[in-house]
Amino acid sequence: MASPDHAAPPVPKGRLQVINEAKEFSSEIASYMRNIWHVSDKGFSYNVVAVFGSQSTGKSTLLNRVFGTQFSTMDEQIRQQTTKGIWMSRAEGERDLLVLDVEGTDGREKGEDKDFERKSALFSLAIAEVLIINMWENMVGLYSGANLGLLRTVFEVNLQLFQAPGSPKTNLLFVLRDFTGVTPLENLAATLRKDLENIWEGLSKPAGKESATMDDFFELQFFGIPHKVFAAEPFNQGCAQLRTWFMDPEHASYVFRPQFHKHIPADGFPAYAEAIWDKVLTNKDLDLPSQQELLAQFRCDEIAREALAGFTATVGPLHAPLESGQLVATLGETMQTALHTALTAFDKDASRYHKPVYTRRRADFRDQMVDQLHSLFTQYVRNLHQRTVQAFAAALLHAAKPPTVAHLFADALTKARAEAVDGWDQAVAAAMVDDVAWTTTEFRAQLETELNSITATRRRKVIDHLVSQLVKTQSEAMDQQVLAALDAATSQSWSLIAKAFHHASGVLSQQFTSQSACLALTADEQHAAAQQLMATLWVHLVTQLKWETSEVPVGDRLRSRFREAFCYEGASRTPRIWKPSDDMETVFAQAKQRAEAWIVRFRAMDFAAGALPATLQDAVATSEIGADLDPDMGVGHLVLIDSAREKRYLELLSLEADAMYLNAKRSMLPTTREIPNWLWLVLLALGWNELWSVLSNPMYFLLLGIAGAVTYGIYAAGLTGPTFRVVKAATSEISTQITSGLKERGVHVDDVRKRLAQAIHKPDDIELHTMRSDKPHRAPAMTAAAKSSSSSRTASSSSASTTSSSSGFKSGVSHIHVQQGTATAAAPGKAKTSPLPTPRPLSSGMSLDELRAASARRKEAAAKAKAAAAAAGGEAAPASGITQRKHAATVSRAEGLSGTRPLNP
Ligand SMILES: Nc1nc2c(ncn2[C@@H]2O[C@H](COP(=O)(O)OP(=O)(O)OP(=O)(O)O)[C@@H](O)[C@H]2O)c(=O)[nH]1
Repeated sequence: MASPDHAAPPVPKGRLQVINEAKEFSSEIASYMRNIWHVSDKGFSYNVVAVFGSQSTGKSTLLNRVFGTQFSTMDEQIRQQTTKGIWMSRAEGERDLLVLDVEGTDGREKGEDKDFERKSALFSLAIAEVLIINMWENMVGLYSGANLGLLRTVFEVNLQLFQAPGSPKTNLLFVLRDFTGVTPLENLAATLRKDLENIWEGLSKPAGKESATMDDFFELQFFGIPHKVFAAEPFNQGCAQLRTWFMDPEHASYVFRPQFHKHIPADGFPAYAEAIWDKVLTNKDLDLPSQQELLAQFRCDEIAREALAGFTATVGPLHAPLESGQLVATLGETMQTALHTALTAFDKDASRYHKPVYTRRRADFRDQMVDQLHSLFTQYVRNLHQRTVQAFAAALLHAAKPPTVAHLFADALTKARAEAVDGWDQAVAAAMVDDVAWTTTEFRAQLETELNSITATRRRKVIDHLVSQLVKTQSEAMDQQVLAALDAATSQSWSLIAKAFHHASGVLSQQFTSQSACLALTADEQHAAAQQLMATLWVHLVTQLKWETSEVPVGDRLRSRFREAFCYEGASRTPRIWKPSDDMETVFAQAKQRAEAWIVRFRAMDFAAGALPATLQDAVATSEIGADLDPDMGVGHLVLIDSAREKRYLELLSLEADAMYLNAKRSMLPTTREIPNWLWLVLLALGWNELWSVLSNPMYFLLLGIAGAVTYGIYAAGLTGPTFRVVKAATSEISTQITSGLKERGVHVDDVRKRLAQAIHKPDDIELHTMRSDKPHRAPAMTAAAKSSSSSRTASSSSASTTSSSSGFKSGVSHIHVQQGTATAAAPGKAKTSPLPTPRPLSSGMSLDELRAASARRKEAAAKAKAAAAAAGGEAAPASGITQRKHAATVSRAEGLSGTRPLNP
């Protein structure tokens, strides 16, 4: 039981038991180095010295005197082992010097247990630059007393485990205690050197180190120091002198020369020392460089983790805005700064470790950070891609909006493309980090692909618009030729229509090529546009034909064709005046047949084989407009008038033709009713005396002959009209003179007329009077009827829903009703519903001169129409204003062909 007087003193703060009696390594060494000895941040600017020697040979005393440490020293009275395990402390003074006080060898307490001696000696030899071998002077020459046997073992294991080519040497400093000076130090040193060399020679060297000498691994220094008690002052002086060997780098015997440094950074020393001790304990076959690599790996990992924390703190906040689709303007600069800062911090601490490990770990650390940055960069490029594509699409959408012009779209496309690509390149370059190999080729290719896709879509719309506009504005010539062919209705009509389509297709193709040159179309786009152009033109033609074969235009045409044959003389084109001797039934049948022939010719397409372009079928089948095409619009023998409609058309034609026939018949009735044959007999009977007196009287007979001759002369000279007008003028003048004469005599004209009317009460005169008084009303009615006819097709084309109810045929029936009413009583109001003026019968009150004047005007119009038709290559068009009105209606309808108006009227 320990006496209180002999209780162990408290451990001074400045020393630490690194390895205890149980051979356990202290976990506090790092803390001592950092907080007490303040050595951790000194890098390579520190040194390590250890002491080795027999127990109670004054090792601790020497260390305390030389380095100012506070290691425990033996109590003089007890005389037992004081140092157990291995202790460490920092030397006093400015130099960062770590001092290891190692348990003494040959201790009585340990007996024959040499294990700890060898391990502690091996440990000291591995980590210290200078190993002090403490021994009495009188031990020199004594193998056992000088612990040379122990040194032999230590050298052997050290050579086997830790020494490799290039390893730092260890300085063995022999301190000879109680040095008297009787034997010169040099002699003692020579004896020790010789003993050590003998030991070295006797070592069993590992493979590859057979020829190695002791000087390859050790250097030897010797120092003698007098007796501590008997030569106290020289002892103190010796300690001070020895201190200069450790503290003064300029001293000739300075012990910490560079070749002894272990190249272990101060902050890695605890881990290094622990690893060495662990290897010593387990006696593993490791060498010092491998240990350095392990240490470097360990420390570099620690340093990298610290640097990475700072790096993450800088770049971490960039994730949120980038993932939300934002473009961080300072991304490149921020990433560059974060990477540089982290690498600088890593280099500062890690570059002192094993170079290959440091270099390799630095590369790994940089790759780790660059990978994080690349993730941010990739997100940034995605956001940039999206923004760029959106801006490009918006710019093109505006430029491609109809009405647009191809060259303006081309200019906008060039500008938007340059802005998109250049802006993308600049933004990507700004987000790059120096010395990284991030490739953007794939991103750039994706951008190009998407821009091309958008360009193709927008350009297609521009092409569609250009095609539509060209067909709308440039197909007028074809429209007129088609109308002329329909009006002519000859065997060449379908050939003329095909020819007109051919020609228009060629012209439009040339115009499209010219106007689309600025769009730089690809071969595929050009082919598709050509198909679209032809298909659109075909749809335009089919739509026109369908309209022209619908009820209203067909009604007009049939009525016109019938009227021309029935109401007008064949070659002269003058209005026909029916006489009782005329064969009205035959003319009626021929006129009706002529009208019906039109339906037969145009009830279905009848293009000859090869008449249409060879590519038309394919164009309609493959083009975009063809895909949406009504099946009826296909190329082939398309039925324009089906059997049901044909039947209805013919019925309506019959109705109207019959009405015209009755009207014509009615126009002949007054002629036959004015002078019946029996009246001639009555007149002959009643006037026989007068006739006989004239015939028997030469003078009368002569006068009668002269009057007949004059009448015949007037008739033969065609002066009937002027003669009538002269007579009429003369009559009018006489009437005026009589009226004025009566007025002068105070007689009112109306009274005279009333009396005359009462006196001469004849129905025909009353009817004549009524019709004449109706003339001022009928003329406007005819004008209105003409206007109504002129506009009827336009109105019908703009209001397809009313077509059936206000068809041309029904209008014609209404007109017939007016004609009938006109024959008996004036009905100007109803006359406004007639689509076209029809010739009025003589009984309607129109004079022969007026009819001839109207005939002259119609002839003139017919001549013009014929000339136009002849110019179009067909038969003369009908001599009326119908063609012009049809054209107006068709133009109006053609404007609706671009899509806003149903194709099937
Ligand atoms: N003769 C002589 N005795 C000394 C000298 N220096 C110290 N001593 C004495 O030797 C004894 C042991 O001293 P320590 O310093 O404890 O020796 P040690 O080698 O550290 O002992 P352990 O640590 O136990 O191995 C003490 O009584 C000292 O007074 C010296 O130079 N000469």
